[in-house]
Amino acid sequence: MERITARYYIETPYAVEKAAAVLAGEQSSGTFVAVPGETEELKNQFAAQVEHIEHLETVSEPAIPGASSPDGSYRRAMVDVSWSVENFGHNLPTLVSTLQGNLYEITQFTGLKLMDIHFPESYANSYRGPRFGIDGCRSLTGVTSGRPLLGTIIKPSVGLTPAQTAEIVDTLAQAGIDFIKDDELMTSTANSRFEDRVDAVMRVINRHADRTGKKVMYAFNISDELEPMLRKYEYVLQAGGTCAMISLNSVGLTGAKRICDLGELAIHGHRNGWGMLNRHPLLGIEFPAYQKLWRLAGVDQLHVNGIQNKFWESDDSVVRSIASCLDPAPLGKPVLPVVSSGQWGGQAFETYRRTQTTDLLYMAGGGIMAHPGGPAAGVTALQQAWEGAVTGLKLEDAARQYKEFRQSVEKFGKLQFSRA
Ligand SMILES: O=C(O)[C@H](O)COP(=O)(O)O
Ligand SMILES: [Mg+2]
Repeated sequence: MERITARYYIETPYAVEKAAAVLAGEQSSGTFVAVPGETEELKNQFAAQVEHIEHLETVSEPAIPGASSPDGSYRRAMVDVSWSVENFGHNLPTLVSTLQGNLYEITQFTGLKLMDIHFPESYANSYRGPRFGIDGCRSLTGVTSGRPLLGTIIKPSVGLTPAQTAEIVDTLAQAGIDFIKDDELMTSTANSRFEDRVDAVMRVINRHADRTGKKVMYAFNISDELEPMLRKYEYVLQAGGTCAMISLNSVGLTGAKRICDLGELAIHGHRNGWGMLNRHPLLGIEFPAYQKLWRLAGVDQLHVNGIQNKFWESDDSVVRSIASCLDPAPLGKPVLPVVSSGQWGGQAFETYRRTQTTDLLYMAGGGIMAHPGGPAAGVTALQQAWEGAVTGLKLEDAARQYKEFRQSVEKFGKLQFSRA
């Protein structure tokens, strides 16, 4: 029978083998004590198995509190555990409860992080994955190849009226932007009812599309409870929109999959809350595992932060995340990495140098909106930055060559987000 394998980075005050066995027992047929009915036959079919242990360093302080070590040592290891798909079939919430459930609470661990998941072949037959992905988003925006899709986030994030939002969209569309989105804080506010904003924005986008043949992709934030979220999706579709955004950690896998299954709009997955899941080195989940779950749900675009971002995440981590989005496994379809957070174009050079890809949605919110020449000049500066990066210019050369990009460098180039 096919099995799902999960890799965990663990820390335990006890023997690694014993702690791993507790994890496997607790997360399948067992509990803290042998129970009647847990026969050998039942265990053979349903017990999780520890497949591999790689011992790592031993430390004298626990990574997270909650248990003390009898000998003052905390042992770290990489542990692979497998489950038969018979335990849950193709049920994403139960998969998550199994791979990411109570095991985080077991006292045998003073650290536990889900690093990666390996899915069996049958998953590729049961989940469509991203309906649009990279190619679909390129064709919806008319950005063939050779450069990333360039986008922005409407800022101020909340507070603008639909008319004000539409006015900015008009300027951005005129300047040749590919993608615009609501901020994750914005769905419906007292002064910007969702439907009114869709009407006002789509009037502008459709008008530009009729004139130029290029339809700007606007990701309307439909995040909500299920019924209103479905109604919002339909509203965007009827207005001629091509994309909807959801805050993944807020709507959950079930909500995300329900939305993605509709398959008519590209789905922009915002991962706000990521720090809560990942920031501690020995707690939570790593991006290679995280992105596979959302890819199974069918998300087309997924946030990865950005090089020299305004948050805590390191450039190495961002580069790894981009690579895991572009890896076609497990469903044979990559998801479009969304580079966003403190971007203004200057990071295009290092992003391209380190990833050698333009299969990105590269977004600058403040970096476009606060350009000294206004948002239109901000769009131009981003286009210039990527043209420079892809043609092999250095940032300084591009700044000499392009006026709008030079203004960005003058304004944003001094910003340094301090990180450990
Ligand atoms: O939702 C996002 O991606 C952020 O609001 C990014 O905004 P910034 O480009 O101004 O950092
Ligand atoms: Mg935001």
